Order: sequence, then C-alpha cells, then structure tokens
Amino acid sequence: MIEVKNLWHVYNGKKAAIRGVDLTIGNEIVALVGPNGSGKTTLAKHLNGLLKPTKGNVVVDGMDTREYSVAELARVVGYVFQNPENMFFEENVFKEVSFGPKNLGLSEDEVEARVRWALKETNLGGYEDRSPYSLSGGEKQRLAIACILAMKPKYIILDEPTTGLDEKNAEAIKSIIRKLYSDGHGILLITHEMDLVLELAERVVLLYKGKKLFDGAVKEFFALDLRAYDLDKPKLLHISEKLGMGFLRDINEFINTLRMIP
Ligand SMILES: Nc1ncnc2c1ncn2[C@@H]1O[C@H](COP(=O)(O)OP(=O)(O)OP(=O)(O)O)[C@@H](O)[C@H]1O
Repeated sequence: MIEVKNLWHVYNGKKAAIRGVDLTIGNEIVALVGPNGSGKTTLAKHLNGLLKPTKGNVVVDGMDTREYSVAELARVVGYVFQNPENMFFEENVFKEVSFGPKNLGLSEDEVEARVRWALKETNLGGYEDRSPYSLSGGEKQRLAIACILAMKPKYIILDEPTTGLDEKNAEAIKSIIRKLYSDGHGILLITHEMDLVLELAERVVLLYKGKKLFDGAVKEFFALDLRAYDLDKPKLLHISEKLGMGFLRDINEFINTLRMIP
C-alpha cells in the first residue's frame, strides 16, 4: 500500500504545488487527473522519493520515503516518464532494459532472464539489438515500460502513456496495463485522456490547484461537472447518455447494448 498523509510540497520556499493531500494506492488502477499545473507530476514524484515532502509523509509498503534513497524505492515503485526517449542512453534495447536490474546487483543470468521476460511482456521480443532511438513512438513507450518492469516494482506510475500514439499503439499499451494490473501491480495513471480513464481506471483522483477535490469511483467522477476543471467527458459517454444507455465503459459495451435494443 502507498500511503500519502497530509502531503505538502512547496517549491523554492514559495510555490505550494501540493497542499494537504491524503491518498492511498493499493493493487488497483488509479487515474490521477487535473488541469495543467494542478500538481499531478509533483505528487507522483513523491511516490518513488524523487521529491521529499515539505510537510506530511509518504509511506510505501511501510517505508517512509524520507528515510530511503530513490534507488531503494525504485525497487518498489517504478516511474515511466512522459517522453520516454529522454531516458534512453544505451546502444541497444537489450542493454537499455538490463541497466536497471544490473544496478540491483543481480547475477548475469537473472538480469538476462528479467530482460527477456520484460521484452516478452511488452511485445518487444526480437528487438534486442535495435537502437532505442530507431524505434517508433509506440515501441519507445513499450521499451520504457520494459525498463521499469525488469526491476519488478510492485507499483507502476505511468505518465501520459498513450499521449501522441495512434489507436493501434494506444491499444497495445492499454493491454499491457491491463495485464500488469491482473498480475497484481498497483498502477497510477497520470493522464489528460478521459477515454483512457473511462476504459481502464477503477478509481479517479482529481487534483486542482494542489488539492485533492475528488477521490472515488469512475462513474461518480464522470457525473461531476468536469468543465470547471478544464476536463471533458469522453465522447462515448456523451453519446451513450444522450441515447439513454447510461454509463458504458468502452465501445464493445456500447455495441453490445445497442444490439440489445429492439
Ligand atoms: N521545479 C519547480 N520549481 C518551481 N515550481 C515548479 C517546479 N515544478 C513544478 N512547479 C510548479 O508546481 C505546480 C504544479 O506543477 P506539476 O508539474 O506538478 O503539475 P501537473 O499537474 O503535472 O501539470 P501538467 O499537466 O502540465 O504536466 C505548477 O504551478 C508548476 O509551475
């Protein structure tokens, strides 16, 4: 369990970016949403110790982040950053994914086994010798997830994982996220894409000006007046509500419900 208790983060003694947030994350998919500058990244960086609280506490499976290094916390909380190409620096995919587990001090055999497994989970088997920079946008995103998976963290933070991807690549990322969740990982999904929230999340946390304004079920979240927070409902919900079909989570549910209408 990740527990955030009355967290405050003040940048440079001036800018209070997080203001008294309480939050828990277990083995579930939680979407973290809010307008630009609401504090999503600042909050997420606290979960693996990249930032330390100005006030309050963040406790990850019993470890207070103030008392552990980023390297120690990275074994438990993996962070897949937005724009993954910024994090690549090795000459090929195999070496890129090896970097994390090697740093954990694992044997060569164990490192290799983890790399093969992580590449398989992200459908990148066969890409071992490719340069990370030669990959497509979707492949780069999958490689970034593989790098984190090879560390076998219990919790995974994904920052805008489908932004800029076409539908096919976005679907591939969604399947990986679903699989990670069913394998028992806790997932925090930072996103502006409300379709992704509707399809994947169980719970939604809404940040606004550094405060948590909502924390609850997806259905209740989409019942809020989201325009007040620069957010909008997914088109699917607008249409299904207009047609009196109620709350539907994806296009297949929509089609199945349409088929049932006489
Ligand atoms: N290093 C920093 N120094 C000073 N202020 C910062 C720093 N990083 C972020 N901020 C400020 O803190 C606030 C929250 O920023 P943050 O990046 O956490 O928001 P966000 O919700 O992730 O935004 P976006 O959706 O645009 O990525 C913003 O006002 C931002 O300008």
